[in-house]
Amino acid sequence: MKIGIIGATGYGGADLLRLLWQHPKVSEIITYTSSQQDLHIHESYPHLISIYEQKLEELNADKIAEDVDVVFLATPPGVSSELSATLARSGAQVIDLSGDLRLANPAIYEAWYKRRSAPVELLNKAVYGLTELNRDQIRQAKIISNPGCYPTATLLGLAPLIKAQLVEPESIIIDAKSGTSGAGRSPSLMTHFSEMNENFKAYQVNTHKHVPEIEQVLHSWNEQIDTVTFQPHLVPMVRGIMATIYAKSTKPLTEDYLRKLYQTSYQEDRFVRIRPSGLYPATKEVYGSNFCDIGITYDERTGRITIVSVIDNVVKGASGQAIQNWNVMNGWDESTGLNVAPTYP
Ligand SMILES: NC(=O)C1=CN([C@@H]2O[C@H](COP(=O)(O)OP(=O)(O)OC[C@H]3O[C@@H](n4cnc5c(N)ncnc54)[C@H](OP(=O)(O)O)[C@@H]3O)[C@@H](O)[C@H]2O)C=CC1
Ligand SMILES: CC(=O)N[C@@H](CCC(=O)OP(=O)(O)O)C(=O)O
Repeated sequence: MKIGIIGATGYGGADLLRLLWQHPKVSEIITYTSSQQDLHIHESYPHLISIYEQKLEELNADKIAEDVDVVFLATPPGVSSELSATLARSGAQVIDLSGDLRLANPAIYEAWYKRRSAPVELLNKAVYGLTELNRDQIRQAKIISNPGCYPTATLLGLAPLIKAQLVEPESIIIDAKSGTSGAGRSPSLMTHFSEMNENFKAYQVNTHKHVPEIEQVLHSWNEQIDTVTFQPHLVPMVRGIMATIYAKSTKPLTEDYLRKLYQTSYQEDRFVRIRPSGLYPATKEVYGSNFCDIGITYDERTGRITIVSVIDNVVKGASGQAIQNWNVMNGWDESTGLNVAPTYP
């Protein structure tokens, strides 16, 4: 298939290029830019020399739609709400890595993103691509809205518990930490080396745009869940997200029961790995890979469950899950092109 990547010069786009290099269904990749038409992709990313050396192409949605079979959008908010309808009209598959098409209710999008929502008709066509939980819909989809990085770690960490109605609906607290690549390639005060190195900070307290995304999905699994507390932090590393999740159980449990629930829930899922008792995953253990690793325990003293869920934000949180969804859309083995072991140390 011919692939188009819009936003190829960003971190999500670069990681799509890395992973698609060894995807057997790819015949050609066209990389588009909105601002760097004079550049070749390897001039922006020297690590791609001799792998990809094509010129960046001008962004023109009508033309892109004619030229490729699938378009990945790894672009800032506002871009895919403008382009996706035109792209999809042509018959191309569309996979959006941004948050533009994730929230079903335009008013909620506008309240949290502080910008205009995509039209409702487009939102209705987009399928939420949390692959492990939504395969049947993804198989039928033409437009995928790829989940956010924090929601991916959080929702995979919570799904078995919520579906089994094992947590008090008002009790969920998600304490999450991310590396700086989550903020994209453009430098900012927040990710500036001197600001971030040897530092650890909370940001967007109670206002992060992933709050409504997490709540929307949890509510669809259990109507009693309306709100969660979600708090992101920035830590001085490049890749990785850890979501440590706390919730009060609805009844006394054992850790053994919980572990069996998770193992059974994810037994068919190549990319979710459950840690044995007493072991909790670290971000380095999924670095560069499409895995989501989960550790779980139960505190009999407090009646609380603790879940530790880690992903590589750029892979399972963006490019890897996007390719996983593309595989499912086309009926290919879900792990095609994604059998990359974590880089360690
Ligand atoms: N980084 C991460 O870990 C994750 C990111 N995401 C989401 O994926 C998307 C991409 O993220 P990321 O790669 O980190 O971001 P970057 O900032 O690194 O890259 C975004 C790219 O979008 C392109 N772009 C900017 N403005 C426009 C425009 N108006 N029209 C078309 N293209 C434009 C730019 O390329 P050019 O100027 O060449 O056009 C740029 O290279 C974002 O929505 C982000 O929130 C989701 C999950 C995880
Ligand atoms: C460290 C850092 O800044 N992380 C980003 C994660 C963004 C992301 O994944 O955003 P989308 O929902 O647009 O896909 C943030 O908190 O905004």
